[in-house]
Amino acid sequence: MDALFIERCDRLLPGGYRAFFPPAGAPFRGVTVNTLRLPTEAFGAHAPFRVEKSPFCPAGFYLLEEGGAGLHPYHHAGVYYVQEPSASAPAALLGVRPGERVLDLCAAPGGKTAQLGAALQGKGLLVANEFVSKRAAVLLSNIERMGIANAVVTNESAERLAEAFPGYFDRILVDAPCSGEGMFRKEPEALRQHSQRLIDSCAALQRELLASAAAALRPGGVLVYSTCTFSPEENEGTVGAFLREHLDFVLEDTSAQFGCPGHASCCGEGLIEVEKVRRIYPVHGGEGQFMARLRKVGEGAALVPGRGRLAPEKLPREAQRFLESSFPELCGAPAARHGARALLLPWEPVFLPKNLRVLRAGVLAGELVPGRGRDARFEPHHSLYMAFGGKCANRLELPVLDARVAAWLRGEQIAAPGQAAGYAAVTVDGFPLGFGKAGGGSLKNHYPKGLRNLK
Ligand SMILES: C[S@@+](CC[C@H](N)C(=O)[O-])C[C@H]1O[C@@H](n2cnc3c(N)ncnc32)[C@H](O)[C@@H]1O
Repeated sequence: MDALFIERCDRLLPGGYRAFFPPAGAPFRGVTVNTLRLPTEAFGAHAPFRVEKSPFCPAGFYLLEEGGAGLHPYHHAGVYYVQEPSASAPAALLGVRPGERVLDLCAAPGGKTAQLGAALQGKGLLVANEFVSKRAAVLLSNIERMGIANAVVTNESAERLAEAFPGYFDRILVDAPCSGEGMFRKEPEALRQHSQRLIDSCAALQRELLASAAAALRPGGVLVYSTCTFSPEENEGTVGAFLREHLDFVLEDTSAQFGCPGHASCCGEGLIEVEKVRRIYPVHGGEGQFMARLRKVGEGAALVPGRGRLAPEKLPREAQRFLESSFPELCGAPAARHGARALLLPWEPVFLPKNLRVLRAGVLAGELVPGRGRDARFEPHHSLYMAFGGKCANRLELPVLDARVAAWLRGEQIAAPGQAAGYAAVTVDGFPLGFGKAGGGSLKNHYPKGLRNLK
């Protein structure tokens, strides 16, 4: 273990490093249930592996068995997200309610985004942003897997987002890039990269991110700041510096029943009410998390950007015909065209001002592809079935123990005797697993190559 880290823990923690980092035991592992798919209690009763409730969020569980959770068909179906248990706490602390406008500023790979999307229950808007392009693609893939239909995925800097959406959001999560001391027990790389310089540069970046988030929040709105590190500079220090520079914000009590309060007098700027923030150490049952809840004072409706509203459009005839026959419930949904692509937009108006880098707005329903002769045809997309597969008129419903489920996830064509010809949703125990094309008693596999189970 890093000497700088242990020396600091010995100085700050009652009982020293060993008291908060018990030597025995593997790192904690967990899953967080996607309540867009099923209620938490139903998962607890029928989980396909041994789990136990975690104290950190209502949908969080400890995984009590090694391996397998990331390959199980329920994982493919977005029933849960594999998430370190304490990492589930900050999104729950944000207190999102259906219908709100929510920003997840540092969102990839998307564990907390999945929680925020579930909390919205399809109502309102979730802007999930990731600064690093490659990670933004992973974020998008996870949002599709979890079936979140009311998300806009952006690949932007915090500053440009704040310029585009001043005073727009009801709630913002800043799960900031950090020195990752909470990853030490499971990722040796985090330990190798650790240094005081890294801590200082992260702290400087966190202050910038928080300042942008503050500008994007409406008066009365709530902001949760979190890290998975223990260094006071990046936690109490960052929050203290923020409060000093943003007199229109107050620190709210997390009222958490887990973990411990923050550390007092631990760095120059730590003059905050430390009992209001929360830390989780391994002794509390998680790998490590810090969180603080801040409110922008005043009351006011969210500001609506002056420009950039994505106006709903009529879809091409071929797309409309497809929706009418396969997804009749979706026919009245707001939609838009993007080149040959057809998107189903969130019901909440979407504003995309100032040339933002947008990976996705809503659900990609599919695209028009040139057919033989002059007719184009409509090809649906995986994301449509992951968001709305349960509403599809033509479904192949498989129980999880059916051998065709594993074959399907390997990318094989599977038997589908009696299935109506044409595009069909595939479900496992009622949860969506993409789609295929039925004909002649079998189903041609359209499960995306990059997502297949090849092990
Ligand atoms: C702690 S991780 C987020 C984890 C995510 N919230 C989750 O629960 O899956 C922090 C994220 O911030 C991103 N990031 C890195 N530099 C950034 C910057 N300058 N501005 C905003 N985000 C940045 C990282 O790429 C990383 O994905």
